[in-house]
Amino acid sequence: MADAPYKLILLRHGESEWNEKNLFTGWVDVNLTAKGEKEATRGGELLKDAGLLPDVLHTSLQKRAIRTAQLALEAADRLWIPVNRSWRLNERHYGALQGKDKAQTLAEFGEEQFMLWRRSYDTPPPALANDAEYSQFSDPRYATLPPEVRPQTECLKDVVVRMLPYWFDNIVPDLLTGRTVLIAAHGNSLRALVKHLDGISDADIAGLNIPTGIPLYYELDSDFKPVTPGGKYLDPEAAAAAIEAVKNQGKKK
Ligand SMILES: O=C(O)[C@@H](CO)OP(=O)(O)O
Repeated sequence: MADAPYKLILLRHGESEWNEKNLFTGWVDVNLTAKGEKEATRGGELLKDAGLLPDVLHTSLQKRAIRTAQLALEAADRLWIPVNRSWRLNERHYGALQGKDKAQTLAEFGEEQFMLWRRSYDTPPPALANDAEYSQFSDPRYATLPPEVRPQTECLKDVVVRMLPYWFDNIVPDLLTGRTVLIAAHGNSLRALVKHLDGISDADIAGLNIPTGIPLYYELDSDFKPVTPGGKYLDPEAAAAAIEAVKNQGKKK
């Protein structure tokens, strides 16, 4: 067992095709845009410049996170490290909102309902039928999950509940060996983890947004609490601007 501080890097995937189109995405497996690929590569360069070289990668089953990790690790010359993938790191399932335009949804349902669905801790969007166009119910990558575990919608609380077992069982043990851990995941699965790490209240987590493609570095003490609350973005200026953009999604266009 290595001594604290433990080194953890969180990386949200680069811009996806549906981020660009301003559509609710969730479990729909969309690809990166050319801009998203560049963000991922730059994320890896930032890691290399900071001397933060990942020893192990944990990522979701979704290609925007998988490809972001790949591009970042290529830029940092760490393509060879071991990789673990889990549905528990997937984006929040967005239920019946998957595939819907954020601006149209805001216009149709009003700001209060829109923000409740987007950022409240415990109000999930309406469920998505298993035979709906954007359902992942029959996707072979989830075939080992019992049908009742495959979500039809999720609120952030649901994500915390399904993500934390993976954190405790698979990620903490890697940190304990002294390895620098990279988690390449999604806006809301990372919000769930940050909520846990920083002890953010159910109310305050609504105000936390995570930008695409900018590594967020945490040193964790022996109790796995952040040495610096909120961690440190490797490019704080770009992160501040991008956080504002995520916050205002739906309000433009
Ligand atoms: O659509 C989604 O799946 C997420 C992340 O892109 O969006 P939001 O930031 O609105 O929760």
